[in-house]
Amino acid sequence: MPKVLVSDPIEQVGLDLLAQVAQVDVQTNLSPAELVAIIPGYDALMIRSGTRVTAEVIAAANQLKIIGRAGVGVDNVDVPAATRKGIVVVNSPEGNTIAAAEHTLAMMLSLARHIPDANVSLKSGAWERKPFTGVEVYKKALGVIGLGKIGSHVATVARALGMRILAYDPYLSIERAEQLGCRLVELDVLFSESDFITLHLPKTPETQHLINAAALAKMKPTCRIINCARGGIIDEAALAAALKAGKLGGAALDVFETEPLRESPLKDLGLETILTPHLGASTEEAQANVAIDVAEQIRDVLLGLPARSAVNIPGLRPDVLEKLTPYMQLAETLGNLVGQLAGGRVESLEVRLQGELATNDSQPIVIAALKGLLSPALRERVNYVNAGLEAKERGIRVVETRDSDERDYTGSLQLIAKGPLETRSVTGALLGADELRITSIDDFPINVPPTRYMLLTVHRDMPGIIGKIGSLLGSFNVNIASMQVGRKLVRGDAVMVLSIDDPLPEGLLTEITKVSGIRDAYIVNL
Ligand SMILES: NC(=O)c1ccc[n+]([C@@H]2O[C@H](COP(=O)([O-])OP(=O)(O)OC[C@H]3O[C@@H](n4cnc5c(N)ncnc54)[C@H](O)[C@@H]3O)[C@@H](O)[C@H]2O)c1
Ligand SMILES: O=C(O)CC[C@@H](O)C(=O)O
Repeated sequence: MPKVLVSDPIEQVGLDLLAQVAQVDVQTNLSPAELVAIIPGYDALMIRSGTRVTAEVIAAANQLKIIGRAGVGVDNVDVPAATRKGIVVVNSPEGNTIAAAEHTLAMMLSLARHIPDANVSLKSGAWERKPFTGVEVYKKALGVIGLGKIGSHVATVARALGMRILAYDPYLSIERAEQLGCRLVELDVLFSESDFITLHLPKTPETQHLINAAALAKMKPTCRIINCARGGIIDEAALAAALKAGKLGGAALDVFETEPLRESPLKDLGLETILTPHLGASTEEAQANVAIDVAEQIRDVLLGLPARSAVNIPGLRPDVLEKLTPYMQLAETLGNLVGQLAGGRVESLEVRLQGELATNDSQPIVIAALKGLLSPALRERVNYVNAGLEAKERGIRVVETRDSDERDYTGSLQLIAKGPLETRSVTGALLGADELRITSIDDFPINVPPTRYMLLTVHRDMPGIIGKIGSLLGSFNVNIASMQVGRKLVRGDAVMVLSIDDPLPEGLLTEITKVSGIRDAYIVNL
């Protein structure tokens, strides 16, 4: 019988399901060294957010087939290391949506009516009412940042409470926002017009400290902010300072920059803050949902069947998967690249399959391209199963074209993303069996392998410009691993693609865009 290690507390219903096909060992509170020592004996690992599945754990896991995260976030799993080892990572993207949305609404109403402090006051023997005078949410403006699964449920219920909804989500179509009864606005408008602001977006390098001192200064002094998404989207020090100075009405937080939350100025504040220990998903229903969802996927994979919410490896037959995997990696990488270049709202994606790719089953390639396209917005919530549906719900039209003529490569793939303002395109191919190459950007010919950190510029092809960019990067201590320029016309426009060893330091992009001749510059993280 296969063996499953359960290293975080999981609802019994999920364990019972697994026990039908496997030996289930529950061992919580393992130290990292203990986990590394025992993992070699297991075929599956089931976790919540408490276990860190590091590259070291994965290296020791010599018979592991699947890691199941009972919840959404897989930030505690080294997914690239698992992928390299062929270990499927699955999660439950929807099992706790309602729980997190309801916790948000409870936080909003508690903040408006001071329920936690009033409760403590009464239980300590007092009967005080004046200090707990609250505000109504009826007819107030709620700003929702991130109108995905949780944000849209919060918006729907808040509308029923009589609130006006402003929303900011750069990846969502205006039509979808309108269907939800929300007005899509720019971030600054949301900051300045909202009475309540709630966050429902992923934490990414771009959203880290989205709510900083400058953003807080744009909000009404009575504005109340709720974060049941991820710690780190709010700069906690700036938030505490704004609350202390009376420049903000209140804050209710379920998630923190470091969890568990230890020393924090937020703890010293009074009525204006409500803090809960990452309870968003902690309902009986959500815990049962995620436990069943993930246990079923572990069971299926142990029985040789595909998983339905694989974060990393799609549920295809092994022989088909082996043949298509490099092309799917290419499609996902190009999708991610064109998504980052398009910079947000995409209305249509054209997938052009050329050469031998045009004769293959295109469905997995198209899905992989959509997964890549949506991953800057949705992170681990988009997978091979829901990518098509997520794209449809976001109003992205997918057009597929085929051209079986072989050009420079036996098979190549072009993705063209059209947004309301501009169209961006990228092409790629395989070199040998599985080496990925980007072969054009916006029809400028290049030939570069995709790397983790890249810098792209569109500039005038003129003497001195490459040197200036090189010295600017040098002055910020950025090491260039490779550099290539592609142009269509001598002294016309050109693109420059640089692979760099580390993320681009803050402020450098602005300096680059100031260089004479540079039309545009983009950071791309693949
Ligand atoms: N507190 C908890 O226990 C708990 C439970 C579940 C989920 N979460 C968190 O809640 C958040 C939302 O989850 P979800 O299931 O609704 O995710 P989702 O993927 O359905 O929605 C996220 C939305 O954020 C949008 N987005 C991405 N980048 C953005 C940006 N820079 N600005 C504005 N919007 C942006 C996306 O377009 C998407 O619509 C996530 O951070 C998730 O980790 C917390
Ligand atoms: O309680 C948990 O397991 C974390 C819940 C949530 O943040 C998730 O990522 O699913």
